[in-house]
Amino acid sequence: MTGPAEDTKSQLTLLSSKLLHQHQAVEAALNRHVFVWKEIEEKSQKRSSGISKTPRSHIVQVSEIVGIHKVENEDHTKSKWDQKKTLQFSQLFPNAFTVFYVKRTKNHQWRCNEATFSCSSAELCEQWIQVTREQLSLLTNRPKRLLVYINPFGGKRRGKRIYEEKVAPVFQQAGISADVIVTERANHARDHLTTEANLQQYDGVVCVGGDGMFSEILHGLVARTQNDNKVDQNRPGAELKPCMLRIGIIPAGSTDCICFATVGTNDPVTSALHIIIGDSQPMDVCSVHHNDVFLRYSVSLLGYGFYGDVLADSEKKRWLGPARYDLSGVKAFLCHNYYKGTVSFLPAEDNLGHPRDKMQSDEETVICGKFIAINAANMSCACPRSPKGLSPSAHLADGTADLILVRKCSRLDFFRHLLRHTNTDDQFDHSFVEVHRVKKFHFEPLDPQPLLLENQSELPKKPGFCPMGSAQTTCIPSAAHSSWNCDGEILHHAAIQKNVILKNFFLDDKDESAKLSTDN
Ligand SMILES: CCCCCCCCCCCCC/C=C/[C@@H](O)[C@H](COP(=O)(O)O)NC(=O)CCCCC
Ligand SMILES: Nc1ncnc2c1ncn2[C@@H]1O[C@H](COP(=O)(O)OP(=O)(O)O)[C@@H](O)[C@H]1O
Ligand SMILES: [Ca+2]
Repeated sequence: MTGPAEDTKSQLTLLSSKLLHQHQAVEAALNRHVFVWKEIEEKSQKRSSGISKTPRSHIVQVSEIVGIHKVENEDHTKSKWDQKKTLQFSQLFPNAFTVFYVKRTKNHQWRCNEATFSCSSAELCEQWIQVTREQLSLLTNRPKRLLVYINPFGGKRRGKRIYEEKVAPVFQQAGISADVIVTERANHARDHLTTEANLQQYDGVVCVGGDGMFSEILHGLVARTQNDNKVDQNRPGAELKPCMLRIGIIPAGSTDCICFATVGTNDPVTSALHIIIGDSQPMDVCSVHHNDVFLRYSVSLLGYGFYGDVLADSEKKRWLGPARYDLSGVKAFLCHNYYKGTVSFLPAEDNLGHPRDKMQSDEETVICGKFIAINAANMSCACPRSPKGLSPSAHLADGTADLILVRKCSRLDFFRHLLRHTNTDDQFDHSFVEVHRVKKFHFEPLDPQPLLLENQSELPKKPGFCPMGSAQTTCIPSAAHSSWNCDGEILHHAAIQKNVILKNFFLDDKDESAKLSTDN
């Protein structure tokens, strides 16, 4: 909150002068919050044309200024054609500066716009640059030094190019320095963060990849913070220490649901701009355990049955890129497997804003049945395939997850349910679907699962073990158990407990960078 004195101070004009913008005289002014420029209608112009036009004015929030730079004779970052234009311009107007700023376009997409102004003297030009930079340096939530991890094999394998062509140039305009590591193997980023990286030199970590890559970085940062503070994250009930670094996501994976659900779009430039201006968005992180042994953290979807089967099959088709999910999705749909088991959960106390829960109490609720899918959504899980997500009203950072139970139903009914994820119809409005807002849940398959070895990548295929379901004879042979899809990574332990443990994990506002707050 600011008082009247503070308000007046913040509205004080820091700099104001007559400048030239696009061959038009403008009155430009800067205060602590905004940079404005307004066309000046010259009297002679008005008289000669006889028409009085309303002078146009522009306003840019200081918090959304990416950077300000002098127009130089040479700019090697530009194309040959642009370099020639810049040279001509700087010869005509030697004392010019360019302001780069955020421009909101449609569908939550942001672009970096630029406006160039010519000054009457070199001193005035320097003054504009210096005063504006001083204001930007007061914005303490902005990162200056970033550690960037690129997964070169995520999504369509374009991570490196996306970073170099779309992100690095905007970071440079913002004066951000970045140390870039292109990963060489799975878990490279996680291990580097856990044991090697000198985190003190950075203001944030950037992940270029999909949800799997985000998950690696999250695991690395959480593990490193616990190690540094001598906390054993594997100890049941361990009180975790919050991480001091935020994570920014540049979407370059296959689903990128963590980015889409928080920013509203999967667009690398939009994400880069959110990171630059220091946006942050808290989010929940759940811990997943098997027999009280910690397995993984989850931030988006933890899904058993349908989404577990889709993922397990899709991993064999990685060469197809993101299209692997479509093929495996059709396959899992045709298989129409269901799994018997018991789900127990602790409902969230505050049920405000929840669309369908009827029976809420503080006691544990137990549901036995045959399930096609058991999905726990920590966030909406919106993505381009499902723009409103698995659970459209799931909240970010409220310490709860939405538990969606899809019971055994006909193929046609399941198809109707799936289809509703792609349109505006309510996907929960089916007799075989229920949704609960929960603080924790537990799943126990009906038949005990054979003992799994650590890091086992394939389920043991026992003769006579086949999925229950109408298509079992024509379907891929698998086990009576599905596996868990944990943010796109496979967990083979069927029985799990999940706790929403860390309440305030930050991801950039309507978007990306993440950190743990001190009050989880
Ligand atoms: C008849 C039309 C049916 C269309 C059904 C669409 C339903 C889509 C729901 C999507 C939920 C996505 C939840 C996101 C999970 C991601 O964390 C995970 C990993 O992401 P990434 O590492 O970036 O690849 N993605 C998936 O598990 C893919 C699920 C695709 C299911 C078709
Ligand atoms: N250099 C690498 N080589 C192989 N796998 C990697 C590499 N870097 C990261 N990974 C792993 O790739 C997997 C998929 O990454 P992700 O970014 O989620 O892409 P996608 O969205 O396409 O699944 C993750 O499990 C991650 O740990
Ligand atoms: Ca993945």
